[in-house]
Amino acid sequence: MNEKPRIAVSVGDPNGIGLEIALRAHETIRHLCRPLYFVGYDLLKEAAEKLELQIPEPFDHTSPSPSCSIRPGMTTAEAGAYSFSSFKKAVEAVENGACDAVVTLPINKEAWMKAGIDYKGHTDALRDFFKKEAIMMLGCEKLYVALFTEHIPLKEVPKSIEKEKLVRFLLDFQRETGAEKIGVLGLNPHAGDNGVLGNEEEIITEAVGEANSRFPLFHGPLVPDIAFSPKMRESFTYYVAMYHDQGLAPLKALYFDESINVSLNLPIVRTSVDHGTAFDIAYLQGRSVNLQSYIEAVKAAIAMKRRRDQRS
Ligand SMILES: NC(=O)C1=CN([C@@H]2O[C@H](COP(=O)(O)OP(=O)(O)OC[C@H]3O[C@@H](n4cnc5c(N)ncnc54)[C@H](O)[C@@H]3O)[C@@H](O)[C@H]2O)C=CC1
Ligand SMILES: NCC(=O)COP(=O)(O)O
Repeated sequence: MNEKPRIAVSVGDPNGIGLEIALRAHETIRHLCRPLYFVGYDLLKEAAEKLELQIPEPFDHTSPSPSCSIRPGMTTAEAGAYSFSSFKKAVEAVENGACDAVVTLPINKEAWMKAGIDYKGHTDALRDFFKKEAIMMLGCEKLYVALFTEHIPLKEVPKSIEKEKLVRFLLDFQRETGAEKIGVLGLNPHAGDNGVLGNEEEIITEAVGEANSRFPLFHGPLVPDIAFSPKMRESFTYYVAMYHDQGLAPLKALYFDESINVSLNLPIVRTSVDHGTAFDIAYLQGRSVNLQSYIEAVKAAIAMKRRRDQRS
């Protein structure tokens, strides 16, 4: 990659803050890469007018095809179909070599459901598109958290903790990140207290042991309520959480603005903001939309793509 990389940006749910972020951050982003936004002109114009912003020049974009009009902060099937199409076309642009990486702005999962899209988010869709066990990791250079289970109901989590699957997840996560030390969380309070408070830790212990027989750098099961304490974070930058909120509640409490979402273990590079559609503030006057996660996601996508190119 001698010239600036071409980044495919999917604009997320038109009723949320994605289009505002794309418009406002463009001046910064265009110095880092050549963004191609998957959005039609009519929608872009509607968003810019609602936000009282100018469409920057140049602003390369291509229409994802279904039409949509903006209903600020509403969950609609039309917006769900649009955001899915924007995402799918952005991924295809990377697959066919027109772009180097995908950066996604936030979609709304209920809007996807209303549009009849069965995926529980981008990672779930990517897993299916590429038939690969994509790993969802969120974080920033101070703290990264990979989610062993992600968008499933809490009651499904215990039965999803299977040894072979966890061993494979740990080894894939280590290979993808190059981490030299990884903390693996337990599931139960106090990591089960030796079976007094649950026994999924037996499976986690076996999985950690087996992963360590290949690469001895996994530690756990760690006691979840202490794993993110300041002292523990002096020892660990990389964690594997057993479920979504176990990992993301502490991460977002500490580093919401600067964190990003990365899909690991895929043939393409995909990064994203760590936040959602923020319907509560979309298109409203007098509130401020933070651009940092998006800018960090673009920087990370460029760096990941460069590393891949150097390796190949
Ligand atoms: N990357 C993605 O596509 C993601 C999508 N989501 C989806 O987004 C939808 C809404 O999720 P919520 O749980 O409500 O989380 P959210 O992140 O949309 O909002 C949580 C709170 O943070 C604020 N916020 C979020 N991003 C902000 C920004 N850039 N600047 C200023 N304030 C910001 C919101 O106004 C709200 O008060 C759901 O459907 C969820 O599944 C959630 C996370 C990531
Ligand atoms: N909690 C992360 C999230 O909801 C985004 O997931 P994905 O759309 O990147 O799979």
